[in-house]
Amino acid sequence: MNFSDQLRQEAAPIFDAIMEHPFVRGIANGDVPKEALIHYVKQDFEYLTTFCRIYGLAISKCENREDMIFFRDQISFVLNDEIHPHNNFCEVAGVSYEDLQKAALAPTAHHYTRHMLQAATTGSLGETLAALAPCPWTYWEIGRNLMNEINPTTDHPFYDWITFYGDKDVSLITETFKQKIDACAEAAGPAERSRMMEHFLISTQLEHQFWTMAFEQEKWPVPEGVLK
Ligand SMILES: Cc1ncc(CN)c(N)n1
Repeated sequence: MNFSDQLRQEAAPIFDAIMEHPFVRGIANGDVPKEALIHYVKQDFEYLTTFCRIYGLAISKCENREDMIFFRDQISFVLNDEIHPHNNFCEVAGVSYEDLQKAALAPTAHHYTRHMLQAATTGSLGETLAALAPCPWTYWEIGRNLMNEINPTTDHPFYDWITFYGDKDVSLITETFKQKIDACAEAAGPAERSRMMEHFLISTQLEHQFWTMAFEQEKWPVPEGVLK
């Protein structure tokens, strides 16, 4: 079995729980509380900014130009394309995207970004890929499953979001992540493979927790100063 298949197998209960998450079910039903959409976009804007920085760290670990081009293209995808699903949430919530930028990271978003930064700062390219992969992988599965389940028409409030993540572009990004993870795992020893597994599982857990953070509008226990 490929290492990426082993990752998916170990993480299966977390993937299943993400599909059943009330925020994700709300996307399917076209009914997510406005406050949850706003909190999500505020946090995700900052999360994705950090994601681009981590792609920069990943580039510094690449040993060939093909890998560098992949990460460069992913930075462009985040900066130029992933604004569309954010805009969809903003339109449904009736707020301006610009007004939701520059928020302080809530505890879960802080934890998740620091987890990935730690993997990318101290680990190999394989460890970095394993920590980053649940980001495209879980969204691709949500998009694909919702396309199959409800096959939304243009009058569905989250048509743009679902069709964006259920599209072949996100499928291809996920497939490329898997191939690169498999190549790194083949060259890695057991200790590195074990770290890759741990990074992947923690990031998948934090994907689930990120939906909860937005749904419950998680804040710091004493939200003062720059942490408001
Ligand atoms: C937290 C999170 N995870 C994944 C994605 C999809 N790239 C996202 N926008 N935000």
